[in-house]
Amino acid sequence: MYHKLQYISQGNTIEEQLYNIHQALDAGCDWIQMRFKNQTIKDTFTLADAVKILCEEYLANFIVNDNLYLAQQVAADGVHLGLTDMKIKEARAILGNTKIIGGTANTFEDIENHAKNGCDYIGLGPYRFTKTKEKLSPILGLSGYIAIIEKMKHNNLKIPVYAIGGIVLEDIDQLMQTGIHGIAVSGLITKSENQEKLIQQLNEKLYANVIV
Ligand SMILES: Cc1ncc(COP(=O)(O)OP(=O)(O)O)c(N)n1
Ligand SMILES: Cc1ncsc1CCOP(=O)(O)O
Ligand SMILES: [Mg+2]
Repeated sequence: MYHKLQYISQGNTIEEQLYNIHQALDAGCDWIQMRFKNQTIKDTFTLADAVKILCEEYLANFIVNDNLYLAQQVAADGVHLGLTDMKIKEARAILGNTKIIGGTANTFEDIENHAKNGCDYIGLGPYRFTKTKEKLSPILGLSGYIAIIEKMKHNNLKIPVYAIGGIVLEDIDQLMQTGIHGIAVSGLITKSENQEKLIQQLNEKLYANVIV
């Protein structure tokens, strides 16, 4: 089973990114997506090499945002691709079946296409407005998740769905009741003053109904 909490990294420099990722790992995150936008190839590779080592040390999953070739180069666990990034089908053909491929969705049809093309998990959002990402797709709100997940159930479409976009602790109970698998968060963890407590609280809610 995939972990239920994904941390999406933040930071405008290699140092900021590494600090934030290190903090998240120390606090108990075991799934890191490295998201480092509008940077030079050299800096992006330098960061990815360092994140790979950190994630290995902490036994965390390491997913690279946007760039499949970078994910391949640093032997990451996988790549996350958005609706305007490389197509999931092409990525699957290049990566084979051993790597994780995540895809962004804003509609039921996006999820259907991704699943058909070999995607492993879906980042469905945005849940609400967030400053973390520019050019947001239409906001789904709770009602959007309820409608999309119900349609998935009706069509027997099974793929882990992560809610994303401005999510806070208080959203989780309602979101999990829709039938999503987990959440992907960036600002919430990066800006928290007590990350360890927060991650414990998040995981308690996310895993509340999991029977081990
Ligand atoms: C888990 C997860 N879901 C969605 C996204 C957004 O991806 P994308 O739409 O490509 O936007 P950018 O993150 O590239 O700005 C994500 N990164 N992770
Ligand atoms: C990458 C991304 N895609 C949709 S919303 C979002 C940002 C998530 O970050 P935050 O949890 O800070 O809103
Ligand atoms: Mg992208």
